[in-house]
Amino acid sequence: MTPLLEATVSLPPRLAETHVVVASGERIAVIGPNGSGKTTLLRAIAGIEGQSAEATIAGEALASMSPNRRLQNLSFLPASREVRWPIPVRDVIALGLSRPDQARVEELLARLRLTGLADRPIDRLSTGERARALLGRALAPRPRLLLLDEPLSNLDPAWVLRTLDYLDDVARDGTAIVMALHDLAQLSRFDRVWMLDRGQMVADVTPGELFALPRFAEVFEVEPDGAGWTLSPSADRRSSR
Ligand SMILES: Nc1ncnc2c1ncn2[C@@H]1O[C@H](COP(=O)(O)OP(=O)(O)OP(=O)(O)O)[C@@H](O)[C@H]1O
Repeated sequence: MTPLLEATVSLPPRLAETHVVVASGERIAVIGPNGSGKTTLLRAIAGIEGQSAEATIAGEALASMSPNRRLQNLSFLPASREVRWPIPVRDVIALGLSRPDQARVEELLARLRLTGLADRPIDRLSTGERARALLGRALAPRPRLLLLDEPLSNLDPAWVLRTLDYLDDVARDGTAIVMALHDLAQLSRFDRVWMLDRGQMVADVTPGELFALPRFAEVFEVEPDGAGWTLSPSADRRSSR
C-alpha cells in the first residue's frame, strides 16, 4: 500500500535528516521541549523552509504540485495567531478553498461556532477565536494531510476537547493529522507520537509506550507525579537548556 505521506527532511543544525511515513487517517502528535525542532519539522515537511523537503503525498511530489493541487493535498497551520489585515472571518476561511464553496464556509463557521462573528474582521477577535478561524481555514479544503503547529494553544478547556473531537472526525474521513503540541495530557487522543530532542527524532512510538521510555524523562526533564508532573532530579543538568 502506498503511504499517504513519505518525506525525508533535513535542515542542519536545526533538524537532522529525518524520514517520516504517514498513513491516511493517522493522528500523530509531535512533542519535544522548546526549541527541539517541532515547528522546523512541520515547516520542512510542508516545504516552507527552503528546498529541504523531499515529500510525496499519495506518490505525487509536493514540490511539483500546482497551488490548487497543493491546497487539496496539504494544509499547514502556523503557530502564530497574528493576522494584521482586517479580513472578515468568513473570507479568511474561504481563503483555504481552491474554488468558491459557500456551503463549506457556512458548515465550518457553524462547527467552529463562529457564525455570529462571521462578518467581523479577524484582527478584532480574541486570540482563541482567531485560532478557531485559522483552523477553519486549514480544514476548509478537506486536505489529505493536515500539518498543525500547536492548534490547541490559546483554546479554553472546552474548545481543546471540541477541537480534538472535530479532528477525530476529520481523521475518520481519511485525513492524516500531524500536530505539534505541548499538552502531554492529550496524547491518548493520538495513534503515534514523534518525540524530538535537539533537532533529532528520538522516538516514534504509541502514546502508551512513551512514558515508559527512559528517554522521555531525560528529554523533558519531568516525571509523572500523580495527576501532574514534577521536575526530574536530573533537570537543569543538560548543557543546552
Ligand atoms: N529562522 C530560524 N533561523 C535559525 N534558527 C532557527 C530559526 N527558527 C528557529 N530556529 C532554531 O531552531 C531550533 C528549533 O526551533 P523550532 O521552532 O523548530 O522549535 P520548537 O520545538 O517548535 O519549539 P517551541 O516549543 O518553543 O515552539 C531552535 O534552536 C531555534 O532557536
